[in-house]
Amino acid sequence: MAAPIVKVVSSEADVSNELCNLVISNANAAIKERGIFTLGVSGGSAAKFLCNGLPQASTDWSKWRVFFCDERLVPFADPECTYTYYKTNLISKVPVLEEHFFALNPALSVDEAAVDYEKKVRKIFPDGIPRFDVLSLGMGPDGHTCSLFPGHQLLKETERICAPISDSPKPPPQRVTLTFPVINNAACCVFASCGAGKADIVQETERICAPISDSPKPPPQRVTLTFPVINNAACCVFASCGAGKADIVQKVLEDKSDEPLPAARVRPSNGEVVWILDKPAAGKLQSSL
Ligand SMILES: O=C(O)[C@H](O)[C@@H](O)[C@H](O)[C@H](O)COP(=O)(O)O
Repeated sequence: MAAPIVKVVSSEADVSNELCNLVISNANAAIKERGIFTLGVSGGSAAKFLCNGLPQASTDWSKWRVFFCDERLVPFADPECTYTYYKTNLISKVPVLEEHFFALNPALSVDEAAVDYEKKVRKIFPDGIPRFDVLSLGMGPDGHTCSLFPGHQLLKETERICAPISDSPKPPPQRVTLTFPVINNAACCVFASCGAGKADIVQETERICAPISDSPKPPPQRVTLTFPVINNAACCVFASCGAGKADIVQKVLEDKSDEPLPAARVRPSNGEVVWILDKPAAGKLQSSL
């Protein structure tokens, strides 16, 4: 896999413009070459960027087929519904057919919704592992991407292309997510991250203290020592009690494999990974271009 491409830009507006320009140029190249463009979109700030910038695109929207890299299993009327965010802020503004944005069926259970969503993906990718032209990914301050969270069993999924999760540490708890076999078969995975709160996770090597502003464990705003400091200590001592900790203690003590963060596992075998960062999120990272 080629080394990640890192683009460091000055502002959040620049991150948004760079992300949209990449999506549009990949879309028009795919449409010219194969007559179709397949895109996976995420929630969070990536949704804001794409909905701000894509309505101005010069493209054949009839050739776009858009899926969700992950989606929350909530009613369409719920403000947490990523599909509804895109429907209000993008689909309603461009000449794309609503049925070409493939939504979850919120009336199903999370397990049924994952099976149903996989059938929708199969309408566009009938055989083999789906290969999306672009997956627009976000990264949480804990290093999660899609709804693939650090230490979660789903990181090891190798068969399913869509999987349910019902214990997401980032609310809401029930979601459906693409899995790594699909993510790592994409032609282009692009992360767009802003804000100092991401710098530590993006770099994860340089800083000794880092801010976090949306901790999945309340309260949201914290400052933390980072692993370069923790792993340089003469002695680290954990004190944990209760059966509820047994599984995770065993997992931590017995699992010696090097467990890269979910976002660090995005390594398409035949594709590129692009990181578009504003300066606060990049920390000391430089553009690789
Ligand atoms: O629906 C979701 O929750 C998102 O898909 C999620 O994976 C998001 O991309 C990250 O949490 C980063 O979100 P921010 O970019 O807003 O921090």
